[in-house]
Amino acid sequence: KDEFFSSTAHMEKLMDEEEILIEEIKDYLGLEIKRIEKIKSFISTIESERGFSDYREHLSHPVNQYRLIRRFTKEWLEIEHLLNPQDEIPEFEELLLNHDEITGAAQALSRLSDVYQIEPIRFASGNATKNAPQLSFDDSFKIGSALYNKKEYYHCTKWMSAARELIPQPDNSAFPRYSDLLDYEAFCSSHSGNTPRALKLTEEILQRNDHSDPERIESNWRYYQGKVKDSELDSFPEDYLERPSHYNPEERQRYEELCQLGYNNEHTIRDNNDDSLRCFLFKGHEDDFFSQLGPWKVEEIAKQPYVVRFFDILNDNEINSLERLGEEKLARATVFDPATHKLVNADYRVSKSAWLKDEDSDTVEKYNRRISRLTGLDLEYAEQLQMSNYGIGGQYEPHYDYSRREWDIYNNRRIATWLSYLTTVEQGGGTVFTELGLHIRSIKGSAVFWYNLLPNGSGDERTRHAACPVLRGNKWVSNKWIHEFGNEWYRQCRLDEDADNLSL
Ligand SMILES: O=C(O)CCC(=O)C(=O)O
Ligand SMILES: [Fe+2]
Repeated sequence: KDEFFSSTAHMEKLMDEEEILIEEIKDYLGLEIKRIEKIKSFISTIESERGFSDYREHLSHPVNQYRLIRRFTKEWLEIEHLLNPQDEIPEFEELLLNHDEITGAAQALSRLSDVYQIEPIRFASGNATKNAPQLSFDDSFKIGSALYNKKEYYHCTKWMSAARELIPQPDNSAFPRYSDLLDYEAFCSSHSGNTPRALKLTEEILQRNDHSDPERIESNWRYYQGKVKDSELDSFPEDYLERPSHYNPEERQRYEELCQLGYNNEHTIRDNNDDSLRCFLFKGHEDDFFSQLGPWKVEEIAKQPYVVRFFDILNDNEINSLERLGEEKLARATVFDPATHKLVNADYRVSKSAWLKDEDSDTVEKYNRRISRLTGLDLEYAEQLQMSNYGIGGQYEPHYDYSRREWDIYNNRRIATWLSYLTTVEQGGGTVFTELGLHIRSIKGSAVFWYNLLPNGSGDERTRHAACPVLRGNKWVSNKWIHEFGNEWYRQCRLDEDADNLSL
């Protein structure tokens, strides 16, 4: 190494070297500050999105639920990439969610938009529910592309169009740019029966002349051009989109109409006004000590078949305790797949459930006894108490509670259902009976009871029912399914095919 102290001329060289070092360190610091600033800004966005309200209130909005899932697939991932390798936080890998989560959340928002007829732009701009937060154009784009990947083109078109409305101008994002949104929307609309719209959108991309793959756009344009007839160019309705068909369109329509009644939080709504329905105080089936704990408030919801609701059947302590017990055991609710004879996840049932045993807690045991006293039915063969909690847009499409499987028909089917509501859902999330034209709102502490089987033992098809998607709120319910066995003496069996279950 050169020696410097012995010559001033050489020490000047050292000054030069130092200046270079200073510049390099400044550059380094500049980049580091940018990196730190970026991390800080991510963190403060996350903190402000989390809000100051309690978790339940915050997560009652589907948009907040979506944003939470999105943060674990995007923002947190970006923060991880910004950390120096030696600073990596081991928990990160475990916490980040896989892509199915964002797909599930996107499909849930599109289901809510569909069932409640709320255009995506209303979700995005925070007008779908009261005090709802907003979605960015990038969120809308991500929802649209998740739907595109799932080949759900009808909804993809709508979310892409919302993203276009929301994209800031001037458009200086790297991806997606306005032209990319047009590109997706064109593809999705042409797959939803509106090729003239695809052609127009593609023309707009060509005019903007800023797409990263102009050749593909040209070729798309030629393709759409070839498909659209001249006569359609001006006459085709601009907003036309073919809605995916449903295997049972009439029932689907009834289901949606009944669910929509839940948008305004009404309690119990019937299609027909039956004057004979009453509200009364019920003291149980026997004149004993238990009856003195009541009387219990009962509302008749339908007469044929008999559907009743009990109010204030669970107190707040019991509800908290059941929710806590349930929470520990929750697992995704499954349905029986007749093709594979296995229990599988299904889009038509989005919730998690848990089974509680008498031994799990006093509350469970006492509640089961109460159910037995109030229904006058024996629970020896009943299923355990099922706790269910719904997720974003959580729902359970129309079904019967009684099994229609051959084997079950001769073997102790679910004679009755006792469905308890542990939360009041702000919007949506009602139970609807599609054959009866009933909408029952989820009201904390109440329980609905009905017989699934007619007195002659056959399934009562009028009991077809569903859980509407939760629009705003947190929905906890509990099911107690009571079976035929053990009830031979408690509920009269009748040979008369038209006999009805007429009262409690
Ligand atoms: O959650 C509801 O409103 C109904 C649930 C239901 O029908 C079921 O779990 O079988
Ligand atoms: Fe059910």
